[in-house]
Amino acid sequence: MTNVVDQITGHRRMRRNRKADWTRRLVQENRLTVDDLIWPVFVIPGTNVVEPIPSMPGVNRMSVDRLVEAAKEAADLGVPALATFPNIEMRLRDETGSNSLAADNLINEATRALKKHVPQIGVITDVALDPFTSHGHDGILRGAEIVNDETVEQVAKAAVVQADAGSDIISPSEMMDGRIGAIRQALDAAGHQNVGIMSYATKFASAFYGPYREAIGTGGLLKGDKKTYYIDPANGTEAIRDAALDVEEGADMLMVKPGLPYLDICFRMKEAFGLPVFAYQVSGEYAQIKAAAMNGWIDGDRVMMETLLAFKRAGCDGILTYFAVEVARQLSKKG
Ligand SMILES: NCc1[nH]cc(CCC(=O)O)c1CC(=O)O
Repeated sequence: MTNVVDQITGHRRMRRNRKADWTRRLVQENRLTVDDLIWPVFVIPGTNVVEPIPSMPGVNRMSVDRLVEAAKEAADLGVPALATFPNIEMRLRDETGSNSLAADNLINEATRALKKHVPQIGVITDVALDPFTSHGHDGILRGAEIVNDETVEQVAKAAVVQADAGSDIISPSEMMDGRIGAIRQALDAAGHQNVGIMSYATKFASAFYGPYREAIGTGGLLKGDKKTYYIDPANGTEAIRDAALDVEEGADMLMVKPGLPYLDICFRMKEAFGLPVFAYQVSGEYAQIKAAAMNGWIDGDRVMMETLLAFKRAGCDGILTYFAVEVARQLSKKG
């Protein structure tokens, strides 16, 4: 006599492998390690300044000296790299984002200090113009248009200035056409053959960036939206075509942004190109988890770990996450 479940399952039982902690550990397909983490950080002018960001509890803007200290801790925990974002003084912001080309601007100052004091941690810098423009757009605004080619020329120059300061990986997030090829050419012409490019290959026109804009002070400045250059959240195939151009133009690594709502894109990018793929768990994703956890509605630590593991399952090689140091601390405790 076989019971009814055996008749239905034909004696195949999925729960056998789930029966104990040790079986679950044996069959676990994906793991999150400290090597998967890139830590995005916000830099402000001054010394000994640490400013909390209200919509991102636990995340601070830091002056360069304090950033160096924080980077030391991250490096000691084994975090491979940082991605730096500057909150530029308002008086330095203008229509064309000209401060992006200054060798001694805040972002380059941070890179120099990091490379000098914490050389073991990778420094990834963005060349988008939004921290430097008076209108908060990622490119140069002429009339009502974010002009493509002029912006590309400028971000390619900014990439060289950032590489001169010691940046290890240039990460362009402004989604102009042709930027990856132009940046590669400019870097090579300046002798920076070893500086890599992590393309924000698929960056969507998302509502999840709100807290970031507060963090770098562009929230109140931005006129209109970024829909003429970021990808429509409705479009997956277009995103893959956009990434394909970046691959042809010489990107070394690809990024998907935001993260969790776009896991299908992560999966498709990994399948399509086989290049290293990173997801950016953006400010709004972080804020959601923190806010719900602070209300006692979810277990914040477990949700944090689950989201990061989901990126690995979707095929990502790593994740840019504001949780990086928190996660690294927890992973190191587990040994
Ligand atoms: N170049 C813009 C830029 N660089 C980083 C983020 C978002 C990061 C985040 O939300 O965590 C954005 C998006 C935007 O403001 O439109």
